Amino acid sequence: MVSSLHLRDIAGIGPILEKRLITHFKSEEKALFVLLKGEIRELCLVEGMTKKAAQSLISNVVKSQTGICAGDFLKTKEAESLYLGILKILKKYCHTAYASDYMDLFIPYPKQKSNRREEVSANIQSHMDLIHSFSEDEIELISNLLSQITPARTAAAAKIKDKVILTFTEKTYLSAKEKFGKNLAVHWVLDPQEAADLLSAYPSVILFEFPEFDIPDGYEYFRNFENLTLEQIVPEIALDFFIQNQKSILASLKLAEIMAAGTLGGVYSKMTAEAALSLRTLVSKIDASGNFAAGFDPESDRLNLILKNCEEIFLKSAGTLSSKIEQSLSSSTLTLDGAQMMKVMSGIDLKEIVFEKVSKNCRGFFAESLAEISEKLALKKDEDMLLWDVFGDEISCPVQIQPDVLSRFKKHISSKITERNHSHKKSLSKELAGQKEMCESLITACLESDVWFSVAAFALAHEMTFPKWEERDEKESRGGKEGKSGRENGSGKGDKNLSFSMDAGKNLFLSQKYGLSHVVPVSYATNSVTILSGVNSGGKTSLLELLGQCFILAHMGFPVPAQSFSMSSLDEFYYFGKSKGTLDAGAFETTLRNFAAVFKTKKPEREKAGLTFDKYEKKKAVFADELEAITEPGASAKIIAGLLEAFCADGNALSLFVSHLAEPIMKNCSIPVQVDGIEAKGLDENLNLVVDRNPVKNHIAKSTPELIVEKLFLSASGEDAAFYEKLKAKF
Ligand SMILES: Nc1ncnc2c1ncn2[C@@H]1O[C@H](COP(=O)(O)OP(=O)(O)OP(=O)(O)O)[C@@H](O)[C@H]1O
Repeated sequence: MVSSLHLRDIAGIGPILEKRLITHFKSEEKALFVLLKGEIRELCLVEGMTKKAAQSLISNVVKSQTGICAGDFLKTKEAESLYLGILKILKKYCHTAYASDYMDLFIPYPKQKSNRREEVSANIQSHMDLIHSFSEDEIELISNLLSQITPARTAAAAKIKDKVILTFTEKTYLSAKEKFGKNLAVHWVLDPQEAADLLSAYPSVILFEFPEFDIPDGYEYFRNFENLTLEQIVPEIALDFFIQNQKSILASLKLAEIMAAGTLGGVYSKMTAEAALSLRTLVSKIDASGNFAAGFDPESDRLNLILKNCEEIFLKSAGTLSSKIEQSLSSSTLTLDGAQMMKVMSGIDLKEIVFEKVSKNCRGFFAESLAEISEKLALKKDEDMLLWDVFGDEISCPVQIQPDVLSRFKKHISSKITERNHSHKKSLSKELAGQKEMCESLITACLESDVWFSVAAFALAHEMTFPKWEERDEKESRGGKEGKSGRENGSGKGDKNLSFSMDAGKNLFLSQKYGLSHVVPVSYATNSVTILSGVNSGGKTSLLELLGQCFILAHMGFPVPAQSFSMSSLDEFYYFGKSKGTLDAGAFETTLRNFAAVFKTKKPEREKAGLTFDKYEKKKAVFADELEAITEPGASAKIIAGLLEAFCADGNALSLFVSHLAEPIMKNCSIPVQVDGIEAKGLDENLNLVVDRNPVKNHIAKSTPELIVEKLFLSASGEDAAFYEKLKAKF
């Protein structure tokens, strides 16, 4: 936490928002923590906060911390959308919403902040190494565990239903009610009977003073309740945190077990695998209500099973019992002796005689059934005893279950469960006391490691490598500029111009769309003002995009999607995408204004120093894709030629222009311009263009429309073929 930072120091936070943030997050420190961690989702929960507003706040926080924002490097809308496109792919590798939000905090850093890039690179590298040290199965397990983790929450303590506070004077009642009334029932007890009733109604009773009368045992007594906290009188409340965050805690403890021997350091290394395992076993014992989770306490499992199954088992037994009695009766005959006949004659009910006759048999059946029930439910003696009259004390057929016996039995079992859970909660909360902070920091550490783990996974999935930086000698460069342009100095090796060199790069967007193995690797290098010419669909735009991706990622401190990549460190990146057709006068004017902005950097310092080019001049890369579409071809070539001359004169710009107008541009240019080309080699057996995606140096590649005409000619017949043949002859 940056202690000197306050909410009101952040652009965009006025007194109203400051109050809202503090109210929502309960403290300024927590609000700042969320802002600094870039937790957009958390911020969006603040009253009146939209996603856009949250994003802009976070970007202001980054700016206040680092002095820069993404826009300082990404100078055009298209440069920004390249960056956003990269983030979109990157976020697919995140396991947690936390990491996904955090990705927005990775921004390209200009040259003067290169130390920040180094920190980022070091973290990514260590996580790439870490991933390498695990097997595929382990990586899958780690990914799975990370996806189960969400930031730790501590909701306000809920109302506790199984405890009551008894007070015996008005004064104590009023202060206890004020202090604990929100969470516990508080009673002012006046007589022994009321106290006895409450003791039997609640599994747990707390006394805040001794009554003047005797009360039965089974309570807790606190003398100095004025200084008590809720946690002291209801220790099981401490379980709330573990219940609310159980999934995240269990997953992070499992991760700690896996990582304990690893290289992550921090909170992981503070915990041994054994400690993580034993804490995990403790936390696993709780269910969503804080009771014993199934499988952890055989006695609780037995009692819960009784409660769940008893009704069904009793009903089945009653049915079997009825059949047995019926069967026994149907095979019996009743013979009355003289005395019995006399009884009937004197008015005694025949039923009594029948009962007398069959009762011996039936009692045997009843006993058998009760024994069976007891065995099936694994009942204990005290539970057994409650059931002796569950089928009634008189024999009837069909046999009926006595509802009051059944409910007495169930109540007995339920109170045993409650009692057991109560003592479980108490002992568990004692065992877990003091572990809350450890769990909180473990969860945070896991979320943070997901940030780096995800970036590393993204880098490995795209076979990315860290770039090498080519730092040019400022003095030499300046000397060259004030005299001749970089090209005039002589391009190629030894040239001190800004430059890049890429070996086997693969455009991330194409890899994402078609799969890494379907993208043809491209190698390219240049160190001057360059035009990239080439065949239609040859991959010029894709290459420009790929280089843009590499420039942005490299300045973020990330590896780039190439086998090897080196470049000069830059301050600004301008990317002008392909326009969708001839622009109207207004749009044309805006485009030219955008280009003019490229040259405006640090003009005041330049003028003040009386220098044409000073060392504070920003280093920039300027990419433009088929700028010719901005106006008619003749004028476009002149404008592009003018721009290239200006870039060449600037000396601090690495510019690459994709264009089909290489020849007319060269004609209009007063300086020699480097032209490279992506060439089509011909048509394959399926009449598809065969293209070498690697630009050929110093080569004007044709757009090769003749190959398209040839393709049409070869695939047509009759009149159509004759028509295409005539067109073909024009080339
Ligand atoms: N390196 C590559 N590997 C595989 N496919 C590629 C590669 N580069 C380009 N392509 C494929 O070729 C298509 C056309 O590429 P792109 O738009 O970059 O060509 P272009 O030279 O800019 O074309 P145009 O001059 O017509 O604008 C892409 O959509 C992609 O499907």
